[in-house]
Amino acid sequence: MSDILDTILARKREEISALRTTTTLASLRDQARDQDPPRGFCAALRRAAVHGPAVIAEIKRASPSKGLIRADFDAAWLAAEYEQGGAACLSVLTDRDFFQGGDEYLIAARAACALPVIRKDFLIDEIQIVQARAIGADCVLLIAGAMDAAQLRRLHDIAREQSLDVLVEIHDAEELQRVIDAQLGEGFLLGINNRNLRTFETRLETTLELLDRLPVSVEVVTESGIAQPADVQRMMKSGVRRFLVGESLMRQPSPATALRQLIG
Ligand SMILES: O=P(O)(O)OC[C@@H](O)[C@@H](O)c1c[nH]c2ccccc12
Repeated sequence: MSDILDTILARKREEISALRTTTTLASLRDQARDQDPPRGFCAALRRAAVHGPAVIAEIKRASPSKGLIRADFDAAWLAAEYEQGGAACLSVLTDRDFFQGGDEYLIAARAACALPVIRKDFLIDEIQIVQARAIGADCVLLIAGAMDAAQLRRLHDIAREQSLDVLVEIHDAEELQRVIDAQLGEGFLLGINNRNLRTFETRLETTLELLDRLPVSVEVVTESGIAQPADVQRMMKSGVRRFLVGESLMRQPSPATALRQLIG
């Protein structure tokens, strides 16, 4: 059965073929080398988590499950708002066809603030990882559900070679096992997506139920469906201090005010 994740991944394979006709891996490597060094995504989250909830605030214009989320969309302005509101890091959707994002938004957002930025996209090929660094990303997302353990390990290692931090995303125990099998060592962030990318069902219990099964040292980010201070408090009580939040901030006139209220 084909679902949205399969549809997106099929489109990504087309995008990757198209990318290879317009540029080369060698040229992207050169561009990556010319970038400012990464800003330290994991480190910024870790510093913020010492004092309270550490938030990766997401610049997300639209999504397959919600359609258009914010009509007045200015990535640079949103980045500055999130920084003022106390975000530790930014996430920028660069996928065009399903999230109405783009690389230009990542570039504009990063230029408008001092925060580290993750490229939020469906990355399944080396060329996309190198391209992420070439446009200035500090971190990349790797979705465990989109690949097997060997590929996860390969793409993780390529990202580390590019000095990128890595957020590995899972949403169930099977995907967690895949991450364990990939033997990524230390230093990656483990995102638990409360939204099932195949059905769109969103349950905060997804994070809480997987906590017991995690290796103790891992740095967990709870992702999706965080909308209220009570959601943040509930996670903090269970020891989860890192959050990825998009929609509930993007829908507010002032994302800065909304973020301050969310984290108290
Ligand atoms: O808008 P929300 O419910 O706060 O969720 C943000 C983020 O977790 C979500 O956008 C996300 C999590 N994993 C992804 C993978 C691809 C695209 C998007 C995502």
